[in-house]
Amino acid sequence: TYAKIEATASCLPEKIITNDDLAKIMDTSDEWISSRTGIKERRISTGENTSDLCTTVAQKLLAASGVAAEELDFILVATMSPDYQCPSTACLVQGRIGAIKAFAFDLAAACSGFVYALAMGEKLIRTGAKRGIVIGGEVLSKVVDWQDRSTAVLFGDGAAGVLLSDTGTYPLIEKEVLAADGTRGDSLTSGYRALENPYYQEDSGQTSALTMDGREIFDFVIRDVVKSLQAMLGDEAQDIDYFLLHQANARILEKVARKLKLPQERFLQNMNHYGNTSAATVPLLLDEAVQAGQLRLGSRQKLVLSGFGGGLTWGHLVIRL
Ligand SMILES: O=C(O)C1CCN(c2ccc(-c3cc(CO)ccc3Cl)cn2)CC1
Repeated sequence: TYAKIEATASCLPEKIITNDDLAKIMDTSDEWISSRTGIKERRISTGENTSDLCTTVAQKLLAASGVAAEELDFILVATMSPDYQCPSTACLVQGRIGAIKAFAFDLAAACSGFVYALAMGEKLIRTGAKRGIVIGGEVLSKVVDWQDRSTAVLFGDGAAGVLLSDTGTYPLIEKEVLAADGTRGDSLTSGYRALENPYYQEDSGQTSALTMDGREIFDFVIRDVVKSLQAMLGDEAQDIDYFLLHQANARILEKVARKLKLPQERFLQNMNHYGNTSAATVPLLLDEAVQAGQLRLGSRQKLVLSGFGGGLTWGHLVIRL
């Protein structure tokens, strides 16, 4: 059996924080943020945690597909900003929607999270699961260091996902590359828990807040990520209808498009409205394009979904809608 994307959905906090809003609370400017990142505004939660955003996405997916919660076999949530380590955000969603038959777990692959999780969900369907939900969801506003203007202006909150079924008549994933390089994990960190007990107190200097070595990540994307995309696509890049790449930085996307020698229009973009929402960027892009009619489920349109970032991780899927 083949997996099929039956529905897509998103959930964004309602509060919009513009670059000018940020300039009122930290030493930055719309000019700097817009020119260096392409970001104009982002959503910031004023009351919903990651599980709340993901629960709404799940409810929308059930409504859009006509599938009942009791019919779901699995719920995967890709996140680097869970409500808790335990219970998983996926379990919180499972309980709130009443998906009594579904097993549920979170997947930690930072900005590659949704691509990793979709690849995992597709395997579950191909090996017997009938219906499942795959969500990328983040509330990064609670993990960023709001005293660090170099990172606080880059990230936003949001969630989006897909409902998979086993009713496909052709393969959903035609090509898949999932990769990591843990030796460069210190280039993007978040959520460090220091060793602390009656017998040992660590003074590592590590912080739990998000840290990023922007230069390292830029170089990683331009060198390694582009190379792995080119290696996967070969001369097939021409046949790809749209590229849905992780929305981290507009200048990086322009560089990737140029290196692939493809027109910019094939690279969907919405980071100007949402900033970098890590695991949520790719599914947010997918859902927006589906809701706009630019992408149509069941159309066999050929897409590249690509995530890259913390871990370091990267992942690319060539999928047929
Ligand atoms: O000074 C400047 O121009 C700064 C230089 C540093 N910048 C960066 C650097 C890296 C990222 C980034 C992050 C991830 C993780 O999701 C993935 C992919 C990328 Cl390319 C985003 N922005 C902002 C503009």
